[in-house]
Amino acid sequence: MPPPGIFGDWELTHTGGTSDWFPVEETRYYTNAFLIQNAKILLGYKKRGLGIHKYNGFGGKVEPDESTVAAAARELLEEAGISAPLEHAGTLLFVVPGNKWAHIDIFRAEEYSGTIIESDEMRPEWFDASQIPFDNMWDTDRYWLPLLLAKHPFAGRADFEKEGDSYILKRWWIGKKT
Ligand SMILES: Nc1[nH]c(=O)nc2c1ncn2[C@H]1C[C@H](O)[C@@H](COP(=O)(O)OP(=O)(O)OP(=O)(O)O)O1
Repeated sequence: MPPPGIFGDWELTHTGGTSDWFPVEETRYYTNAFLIQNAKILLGYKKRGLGIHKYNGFGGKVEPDESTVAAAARELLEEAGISAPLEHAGTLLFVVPGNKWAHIDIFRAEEYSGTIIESDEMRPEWFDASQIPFDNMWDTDRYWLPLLLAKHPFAGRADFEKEGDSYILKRWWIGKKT
């Protein structure tokens, strides 16, 4: 059974951890976008804020009155300087006790227009799809990024606890569309 906050029919692919799922909080919406081309994936090295020094897709908060896909396109342009025909790939619930739940809609694209640039927030870098730097990414990305690469819709939840400046993964659940 999927954890609280994940709705619909999903087939479990990965789960683990021992703590209870953390309690319900208000939800805030975010986006995350990945570009895939010629068996390579474009990631950004985050230069500031939450997730600093990790590689990630490009994204951020959905503004009031903005659609999720419009937010994803805006963030991709702001953080990497490019536009792309984004397709929804999956959703991830990122939970830290005491914070709003982050509901992240994750997008993918295989083409783009414009020139990739470094922004104040992100330093873009292409990686071979077989050499994704999972050890330097959020801990559950290793479970769902292969589904994103395979174009298989997915949903997941990752509960972390903040210890000092680190986020420690406590419990996770990832499923793919049945
Ligand atoms: N790939 C990922 N895997 C994961 O497990 N959690 C992620 C994630 N990318 C982002 N998160 C979490 C961390 C954070 O709580 C939330 C939003 O992170 P972002 O880096 O997108 O947001 P920002 O705070 O930088 O937003 P903006 O200031 O609007 O750019 O989602």
